[in-house]
Amino acid sequence: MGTTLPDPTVIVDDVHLTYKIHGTTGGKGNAPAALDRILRRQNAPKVREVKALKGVSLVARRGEAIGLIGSNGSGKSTLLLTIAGLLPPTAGAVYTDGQPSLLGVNAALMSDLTGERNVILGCLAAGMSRAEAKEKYEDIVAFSGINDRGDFISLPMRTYSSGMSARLRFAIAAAKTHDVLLIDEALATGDAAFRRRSEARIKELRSNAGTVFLVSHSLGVVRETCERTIWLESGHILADGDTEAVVDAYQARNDPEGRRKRLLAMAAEQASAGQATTTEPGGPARASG
Ligand SMILES: Nc1ncnc2c1ncn2[C@@H]1O[C@H](COP(=O)(O)OP(=O)(O)OP(=O)(O)O)[C@@H](O)[C@H]1O
Repeated sequence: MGTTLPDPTVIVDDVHLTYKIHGTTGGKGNAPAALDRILRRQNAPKVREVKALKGVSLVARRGEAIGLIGSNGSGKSTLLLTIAGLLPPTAGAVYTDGQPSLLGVNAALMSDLTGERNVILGCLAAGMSRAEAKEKYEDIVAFSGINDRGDFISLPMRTYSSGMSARLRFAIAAAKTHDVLLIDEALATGDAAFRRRSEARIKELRSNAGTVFLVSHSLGVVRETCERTIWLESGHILADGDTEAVVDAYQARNDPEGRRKRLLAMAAEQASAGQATTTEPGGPARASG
C-alpha cells in the first residue's frame, strides 16, 4: 500500500471559460453610433468571445499552498473566480469542499467608513458573530500594521494608501480559518514585515489543513510561500509541480536575466558556505562548486 494523500479540497475538471463581450463590432458604443446603426438598418453589434480558460484540470489537497503564475491575461484571476464560484464555467466543472473565500485587491470594503467599522463589517460578512468579531478586532488591526505609524484605523478607508487597504483586507480575511483561501496579488502590496506576517499566517492556515491558492507576479513571494506552482499560459496549464522547477522554467522563458542573477547569487552563497565549512586549521580554504 502506498501512502494515502490528504483529501482533495478543490477539483477542477476540464474547465473552459469564455467571456462574451457585447458591442465590439458596431463602432463606438454611444448613442449617435446606435442611431446611425438604426438609420442604416444594421444589425445589433456582434458578440465577441475571449476564451480565457481552455480545458484546465487540477486537484488541490488539504495543506497545500499553490502558486498560480503566468503572463498578463493568461487566465489566473479567471481561474480563481471560477474556483470561488463567482464565474460559472462555460464547460467542465469545479467541485469544492466547503465555500472557498476569494481575497482580491478589489475585495469590497466601504471606503467612506473607518477602518474600524470595516473590520467589524468584514468579520460579520465572513460569517463571524458580533462577539467573535470584537474578540478578533485587536489581532486584525495589529496584523494589518495600519496603526503602526499613528491612529489610522479611526480614519475613513478612502484616506488609506492602496497598500494600507490591501493589508487591512488581507488581515480581515486571514482572521478566519478557511478551508480554501484564494489570494489575488494581495501580498505584493505589503512591505517586508507585512509579507513575513502574511507568509506565517498562510503556513498556519495550511497547518490547519486548509488549501491556499496564491496568484502573484512576484516570483519571490511564490517561492517563499508555495511548494507547488501552476503555470498558466493562454488559458492552458503549461506546468504544474514543484515550485522551484516550475518557477525556474517560467523564469528561463520570461526573465532569463533574473534567473541568471538568482543562480549566480545562489552559487556565491554556496561558495561562501563551502568556504566556511571546508576551512581547516593550517589548510587552505576551498570553495565548493
Ligand atoms: N470581464 C471580462 N470580460 C472580458 N474579457 C475578460 C474579462 N476579464 C478577463 N478577460 C480576458 O480574459 C483573459 C484572462 O484574463 P485574466 O484576468 O484571468 O488574466 P490574468 O492572468 O489574471 O492577468 P493579469 O496577470 O494581468 O492579472 C484575458 O484575455 C482578458 O482580456
